[in-house]
Formats: sequence, C-alpha cells, structure tokens
Amino acid sequence: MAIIEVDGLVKRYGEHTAVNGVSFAVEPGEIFGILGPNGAGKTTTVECVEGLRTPDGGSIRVCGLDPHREEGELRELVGVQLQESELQEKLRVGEALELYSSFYRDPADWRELAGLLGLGDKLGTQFRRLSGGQKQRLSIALALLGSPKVAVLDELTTGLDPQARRDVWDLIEGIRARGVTILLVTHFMEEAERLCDRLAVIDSGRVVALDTPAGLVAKVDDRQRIRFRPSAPLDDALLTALPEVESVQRAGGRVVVTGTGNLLLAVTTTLARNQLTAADLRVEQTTLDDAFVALTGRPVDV
Ligand SMILES: Nc1ncnc2c1ncn2[C@@H]1O[C@H](COP(=O)(O)OP(=O)(O)OP(=O)(O)O)[C@@H](O)[C@H]1O
Repeated sequence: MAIIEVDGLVKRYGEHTAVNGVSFAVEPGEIFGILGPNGAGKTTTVECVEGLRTPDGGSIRVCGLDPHREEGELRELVGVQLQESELQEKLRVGEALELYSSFYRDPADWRELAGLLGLGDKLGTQFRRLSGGQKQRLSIALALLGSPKVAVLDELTTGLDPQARRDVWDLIEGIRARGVTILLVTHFMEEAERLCDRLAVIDSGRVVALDTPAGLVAKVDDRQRIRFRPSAPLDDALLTALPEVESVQRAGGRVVVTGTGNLLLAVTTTLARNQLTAADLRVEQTTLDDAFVALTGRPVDV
C-alpha cells in the first residue's frame, strides 16, 4: 500500500491555481522526486503533503492520515526539512538538535544522529559558523529527529558545491537504507537521476509525466547517436542498409550515425566485416535533461 497518496490535489492562491489536479502515489522505501521548472507548484504540493497548506480540492493520505486534519499525529511520522532562515544564527548545533528533539514524543538519539551526519565534532559550533554543506546536513538531521517514516526534502542541495552535493546524496541513500521513505523536490537533473526511483515531472500545476528516470528518457526518445572516425574511407550505404540506422551524417571528419535498438553492435560489426575500425568512438543517448525539455518545453532553471 502507498505511504503517500495524492489524488487530484488542487491549491489556489487567490485567482491563481498553483496546483491543478496533481496525483501520485509513493511506495514505502522509495525515493520519489518532484521535478519541474520554477513556479510549477512543487513546493505548494509538498507543503500540502506536510499539512502546512490546506488544499482546495482532491485528497491526500500520508501513512493513512489526512495531513490537514490530523497534523498533530502526522508530525510524529513525517520529517520536514527546515529552511535555513528558520534557525537562529547563534544557536549551537547541539542546542538546536536538543531543542528540536524535545518536540517529539519518541525522538531519535540526537547525538547518534549528529555522528551519523558527520556533525559529531560540531555540536558546540554556532549555526552561523557552519559551511553550506554542514548547514544542509543539520537541516537533514533536524528532519530525522522524530525517527520519521517519511522525510520531505525540498531543494536539498541548492547552493552546495559539487562535492558537498555528492556527500548529501550518499547520506540520503543511507537514510533510505534505514527504511525511511523520501519525497524530494529538486531542480537538479543529476540529483533526480542519481537518487530517485521514480519522478513526477510537474509543469504549470499538473503532472506531465511520472516514471523512473530511465522510463522518462525512453518515453521521450530512445534514439542513440554514435560518433567515430573511420580508419579508412567509409561508404555510407553500408550503414544506411542496417535496420537500426536512421541516418548517417558527417561532421568535422567524423561519421555521425543516429538510430535505435542495438545500434552500437550493428555499426561496429559492419565496420569489422569491412576491415574498418572506429577511432574516438562516442555513444550519446538522450538524457533526463533532454526529456525534461521535451516534456515541459523549456530547460530546467537552476
Ligand atoms: N503564498 C503564496 N501566495 C501567492 N502565490 C503563491 C504563494 N506561494 C506560491 N505562489 C505561486 O504559486 C505558484 C507555484 O509556486 P511553488 O512555490 O509551489 O512552485 P515551485 O515549483 O516550488 O517553484 P520554485 O521551484 O521556484 O520553488 C507560483 O506561481 C508562485 O508564484
């Protein structure tokens, strides 16, 4: 049974419909991503899931509870990542963890959690003295203090350098391995591809696609492109005769073959049969970026 069920969610701000019939279901133990351009309605959707906003239509169940009506009970089951601005600059890491753990009936051991998140030697450090990555890890620790079944993480790695971002990804995978279901809002294709089991792409308040990262890419385009330099002049007809090949072009001394299926095997076998080899061979496939542009009509804004 799904641990999060969102069915036909509608949320309006005055005349503006920010979320217009969003539906998705998250299975226990999944990392489920919500991806979309700026203003698509991602944050509004997860704020409704967290019980922070009242929907204007549709229904939501999280661990079987209605987040709006049963917010008190939900607090014990759902961990929400705090925004940076919500923590006092002078609060020390240990104080913040102790304070926030007092909000839960059955909190996790905050010292152990700090160790797990690499903050064990920062307990006496004021929030304002932490690096971006440390602040982010603290906000994740705070989201996990109540030993939640579900963690909702919004723009998890925005503002982090590539190494800190990768460290946070490893951390999230570790948290999932402990059985926590994760609902993740993200702008980053690499993050979505690396972390998420499934993704809902939201655009203008609607789900435009819902699939695994690989499924989204395949839905949009399963074509591949191979580039190489042939070891001797090549007759294009050898390649265009192959059922896998759609087109053969030349670019800067290279042959560019576009096609589907097991294109690489078909092309390399044909070359070998004709005593040719391919130098500088590169295979390019449609990426999640390409899929996002095809689905929403625009590149993702960072
Ligand atoms: N409190 C609010 N009052 C009025 N309009 C709002 C409010 N919060 C969000 N909106 C509007 O609702 C739409 C959806 O906003 P939301 O923050 O959910 O999008 P988002 O996909 O999370 O965007 P971003 O990636 O920029 O954070 C936007 O047009 C936004 O301007």
